[in-house]
Amino acid sequence: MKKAELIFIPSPGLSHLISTVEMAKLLLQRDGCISVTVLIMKLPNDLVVENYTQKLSSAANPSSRLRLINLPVQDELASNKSENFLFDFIESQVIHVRDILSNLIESSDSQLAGIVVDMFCTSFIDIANEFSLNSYIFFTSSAACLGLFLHLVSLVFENDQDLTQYKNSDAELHVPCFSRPVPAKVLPFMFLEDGPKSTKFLRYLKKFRETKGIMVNTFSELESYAIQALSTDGIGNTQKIYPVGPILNLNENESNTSKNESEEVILDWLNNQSESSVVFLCFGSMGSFDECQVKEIAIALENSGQSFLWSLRKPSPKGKMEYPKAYDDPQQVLPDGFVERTKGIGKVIGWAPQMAVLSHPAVGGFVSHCGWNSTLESVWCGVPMATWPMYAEQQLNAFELVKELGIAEAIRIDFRRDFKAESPVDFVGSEEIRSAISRLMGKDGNIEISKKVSEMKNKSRMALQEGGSSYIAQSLFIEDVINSTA
Ligand SMILES: O=c1ccn([C@@H]2O[C@H](COP(=O)(O)OP(=O)(O)O[C@H]3O[C@H](CO)[C@@H](O)[C@H](O)[C@H]3O)[C@@H](O)[C@H]2O)c(=O)[nH]1
Repeated sequence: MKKAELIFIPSPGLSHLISTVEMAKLLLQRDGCISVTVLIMKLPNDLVVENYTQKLSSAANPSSRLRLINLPVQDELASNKSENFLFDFIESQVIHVRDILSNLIESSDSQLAGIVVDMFCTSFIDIANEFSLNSYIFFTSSAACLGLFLHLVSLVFENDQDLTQYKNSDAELHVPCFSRPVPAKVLPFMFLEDGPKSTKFLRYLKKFRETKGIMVNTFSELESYAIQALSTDGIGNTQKIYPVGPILNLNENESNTSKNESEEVILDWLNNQSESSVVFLCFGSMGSFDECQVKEIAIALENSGQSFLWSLRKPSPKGKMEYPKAYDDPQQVLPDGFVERTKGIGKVIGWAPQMAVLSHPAVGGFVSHCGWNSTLESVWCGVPMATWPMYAEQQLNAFELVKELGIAEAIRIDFRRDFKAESPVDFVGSEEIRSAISRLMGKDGNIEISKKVSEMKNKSRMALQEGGSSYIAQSLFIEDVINSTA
C-alpha cells in the first residue's frame, strides 16, 4: 500500500523541536501507512539541538519511517543581531525547503500528504501551495494562546486596531477563548512593540487561515472552554482543531544535555528526601536571572526552610540568542555561605532532567516560567505549579493557569524579562517568593489546586488512551491526512 508522507517543519530551538518529533513519532505509532520527514533548522552554534538530533539519528533504525533532514546552518547569520533574526533565519530556508519538497515529490515511494509547520514557520505554506500540498499547523502552546493569537490577527487585519495601545496599559480584552477578560499586561510583549517584528509575526499568524487543520498540544479536559470556543466561533474559519496532547518527551535521554550533574546524582538526592517535600525551580530552556534576582530567590528558599532543587543557569551573553549555561561554580552568584547552610535540604543544579524530577515522588511543587511544555509535564506528573513567567506567551499561560484553570499559585503573572537578557525590567523580592512557595508547599495552602492538578493528571493520561479525547483527535487528523492522499 502506498504510504502517506508528512513533512514536519518546526522552528529552531529545542522546545519546539522536541514536541514536534514526539508528535511525529506518535503518528507513526498510530498508523503504519504514515511516514514522516522532519526538516531541522539549527541556529548557528546550537550545540543543544545538535546533541539532541545526533542522539535521535543514532537511535533511528534504517527501516524507520521517521527521517530527519538537517537544513543548512548558515554561519553568516550568526552575526545577524537584528530584531528579526529568527524570522530572517527561517525565511532564509525557503529556497532549501522548496528543493527538498521538489525532490521528495519526484523520488518518494510515499505520496506527500502535506506539510506540518509550527507557529513561526508559516512562510513555508506558500511553498506547499506551489506544489498543491495541504498545510497543517502543530501548535506547541495552549489552545487559549492559539485563540488569543487568532483574535489579535482579526483585531489588526479586520478591525484595523493598533496593538501598541495596549503597551503598559491597564486595559482588559475580551477574547473568545477566555471566560474572563484578559489583562493587556499578560499579552505577549512582541505584539505590543511598534516594529517589523510584531507585524511580521502577525502576518505569519494570519496564514493559519490557509491551513487545513491545527493540531494543538493540549487536551480537551484541560482547556475545555478554549477548545469549545475555538471549535465554534473562535476562528471564524473552516480549519479543524485537533487537541492531540499532551505530547511529551517521556524518553528524556535524547534531550538530556546535562554536563555537570548526572541525572543519577540528582535522582539519588531526591531519593533521600521525603514524599512531596521538595520544591523544584526551573525556568525552561532559556530561563536565567541576573545576580540580584538570583540572590533574592536564594534568600527566599533559605527563609522558607523548604527542601529545594533549583536549576540555576547564567544569562546568555548580551545580544546573543544562546541557551543559558550552568555556572562553573554557582557560589559566585549565591549569597555567601548559602550552599553550606542549605546542604542536605537544598541542591543547586544546571540543566535539570525535568521529566524525571517532576515524576519523582519527593517533588511536591514546581516554580515554573510557564513554558507550555513545562506546564504539560507538571500536569502529567500531578505537581502543582507556582507561576513565574518571563517572556514569549508565558504571562498569558500564567494567567490561564492561575485565573482560568485554578491549577497554579501565582508568584507573579505579569513578570517580564527581556528575551535577550539585556535588561531586567522586573524584580521579585524574597518575601514575595517565600510566601508563594509556602502557599505552594504548605499543608493547607493549596488543597483546591492540588486536587485539581491531581484530577488533571489522571485526565491527561486518559486523554491519550484508546478512546480518550486526544486519541480520537489524533485519529481524526490521521483520517484527514489519509483521505487527502487517496
Ligand atoms: O533544565 C531544564 C530546562 C528545560 N527542560 C525541558 O525543556 C523543555 C522546555 O520547554 P518549555 O517549558 O515549553 O519552555 P521553553 O523552552 O521556554 O519553550 C518555548 O516554547 C514553548 C512552547 O511553544 C513556549 O510555551 C515557551 O514560552 C517558549 O519559551 C521542557 O520539556 C523541559 O522539560 C529540561 O529538561 N531541563
